[in-house]
Amino acid sequence: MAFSRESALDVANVLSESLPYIQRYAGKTLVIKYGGNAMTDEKLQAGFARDIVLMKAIGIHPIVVHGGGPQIGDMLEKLSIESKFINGMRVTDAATMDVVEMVLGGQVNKHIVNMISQAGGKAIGLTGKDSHFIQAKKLFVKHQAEGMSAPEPVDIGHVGEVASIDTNVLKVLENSDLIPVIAPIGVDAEGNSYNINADLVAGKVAEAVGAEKLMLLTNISGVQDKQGNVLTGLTTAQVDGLIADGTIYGGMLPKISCALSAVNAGVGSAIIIDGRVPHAILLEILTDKGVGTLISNTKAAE
Ligand SMILES: Nc1ncnc2c1ncn2[C@@H]1O[C@H](COP(=O)(O)OP(=O)(O)O)[C@@H](O)[C@H]1O
Ligand SMILES: CC(=O)N[C@@H](CCC(=O)OP(=O)(O)O)C(=O)O
Repeated sequence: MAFSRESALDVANVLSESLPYIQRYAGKTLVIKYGGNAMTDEKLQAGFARDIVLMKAIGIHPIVVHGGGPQIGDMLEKLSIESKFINGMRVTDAATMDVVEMVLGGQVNKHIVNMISQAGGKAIGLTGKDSHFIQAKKLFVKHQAEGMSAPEPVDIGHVGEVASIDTNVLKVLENSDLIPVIAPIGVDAEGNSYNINADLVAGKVAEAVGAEKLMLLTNISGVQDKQGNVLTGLTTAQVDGLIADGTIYGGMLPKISCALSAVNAGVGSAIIIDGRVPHAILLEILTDKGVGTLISNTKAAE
């Protein structure tokens, strides 16, 4: 790209101003959750891949965890299998699990790996089955159906939560020029596959590697109040209230709960940002113009 002398100077100024931010994050691990709803636009995907490559080039260690809910939904529809969610979790029978594994581990994961390669980086795609690094256990969601006096645990099939993360493989990659791209599929000791919400995997990966920051890219400008205003900062107590009165529901529930759990377990900060904004990641880490909802460590704040 050819710049005029003035605009070249602007570029140089911007780069110079980002120095303190680069120094702050160089050598640190950042976990980026790339939501299925934020990755539907080709141009944005290319920008995302480029931002990840840039992070690695300036000495940050990015770990990408991706979703793919809409992509799974599309494939299920093609196969005439019904999609059903309870508390933001997909009800996953054996046939749905096969589709989840195919779409997340095959299609979506390799697409992101390919985009990063196109941007000049070296990505390596993993599911939790690789080196069995995401150990999962069955998740029962608490749900209050009509007529029930209190929420009860519901069996939603092959849906898991993270039991443990083996960080060995991630450490090997951190010390190389490879960027891990993780599909949220877990496995138990018997080799059974589990469909895990990608936010939950991102949060647990961030906790396990002691990440400096957890960034959750989604398809909305942040957590909003009932009037649609973005809540720029939230603590546990505020979140409890917003869930109780129904302001936070559906797909935002696992996002909020993994962000809270991560910061309370020592992750430096967790932020929910709008993945529809071009270069959302760079705006957040290399400028003071990042916007979204910052989830703070309430233990430290109290
Ligand atoms: N209080 C809230 N503020 C913003 N979004 C919310 C809120 N409560 C629920 N949501 C829903 O959560 C969605 C984000 O979750 P989801 O669709 O699962 O995203 P992703 O695919 O990025 O994981 C938003 O698009 C919105 O519909
Ligand atoms: C149990 C469960 O709900 N798993 C998710 C996994 C993908 C995901 O989390 O994708 P997004 O981040 O794009 O929503 C699902 O089947 O849709």
